[in-house]
Amino acid sequence: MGSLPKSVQELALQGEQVPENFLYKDGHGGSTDVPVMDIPVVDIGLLATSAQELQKLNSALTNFGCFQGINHGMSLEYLNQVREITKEFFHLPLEEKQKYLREENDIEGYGNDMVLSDQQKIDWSDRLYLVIYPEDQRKLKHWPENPKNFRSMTHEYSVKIQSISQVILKAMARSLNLEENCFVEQYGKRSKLYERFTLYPRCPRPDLIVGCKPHADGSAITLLLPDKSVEGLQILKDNQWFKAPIIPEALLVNVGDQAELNYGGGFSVLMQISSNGAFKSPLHKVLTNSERERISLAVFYVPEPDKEIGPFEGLIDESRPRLYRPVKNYVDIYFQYYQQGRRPMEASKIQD
Ligand SMILES: O=C(O)CCC(=O)C(=O)O
Ligand SMILES: [Fe+2]
Repeated sequence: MGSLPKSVQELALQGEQVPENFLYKDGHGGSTDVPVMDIPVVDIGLLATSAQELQKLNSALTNFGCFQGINHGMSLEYLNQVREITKEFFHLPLEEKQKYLREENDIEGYGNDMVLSDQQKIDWSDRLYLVIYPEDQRKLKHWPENPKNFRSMTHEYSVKIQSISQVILKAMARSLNLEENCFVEQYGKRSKLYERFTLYPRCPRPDLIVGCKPHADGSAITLLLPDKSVEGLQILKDNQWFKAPIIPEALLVNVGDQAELNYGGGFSVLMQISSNGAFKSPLHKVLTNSERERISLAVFYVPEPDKEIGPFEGLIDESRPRLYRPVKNYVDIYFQYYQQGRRPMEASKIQD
């Protein structure tokens, strides 16, 4: 594996000898001394029946671009089991994990941050990235056979997350007075679900090194299972960074953008386009920590690549003019823009 970069877990064992391309000079790694964000808590079980809960969802996505979803049907005990199996995988010997190694220009598999340019900073994290749906696109060679229950857990968790994502997408549509299936239909029957397991090892210089660089996710929505006790996620609002508080039993749901600087989905721009800017796609990042490692599990719901994504007519009128042109193959657009150092969202924005 000579040409492959070392895993961050290996680098973490080398103390302060961190390669240059991880370092944000001048203390720009970020500060933990920021206020806590009061992210609205939404009861997912009530979305189908309560107008008040639907209003809460709408206001969370309009003002924050994210919410903490509780009462989603998975117990804390179950979520902790999922977290434990994820941790067990990352604690396997390196040779074992390398069986699932991603190829240099592929996002799927085990590895660290994808390097797309010489100027790019590299994230202090190791990842396992899997396509879950459509089921016929699963590449089992990247699915760990060890720990023993990893595959069954991943399958079971995805079935649950898939159904929760449908409930949320329908509620989002209804909260905008749209037909409830409109997002689901626009994103297509063969929309994709990516799962990203991430380990952020302890880091020798949290002041100079970032776990996950500022980005907005390339998904329509992202459902994030954060670490149950280690903080690190920060979200930008009104040009100010805030800490995301931990609610161990909640899924943090956010609206995506394809401006992800790494790859993959997240707090999402496509939903910003479909909703004609009503729902915001927040920038977020993950800081590192010298005391404790952190894990998270993000599921990105990404539209079918060939589907044209544009604002719904029902959201356009004289007071709310069309803000975005329809886009297709957003992932490709993302990469072109990325190379030019621009935000891919610009491709769709109508200039004023
Ligand atoms: O680890 C986290 O809390 C967030 C990770 C993230 O933003 C992503 O995977 O897109
Ligand atoms: Fe993200």
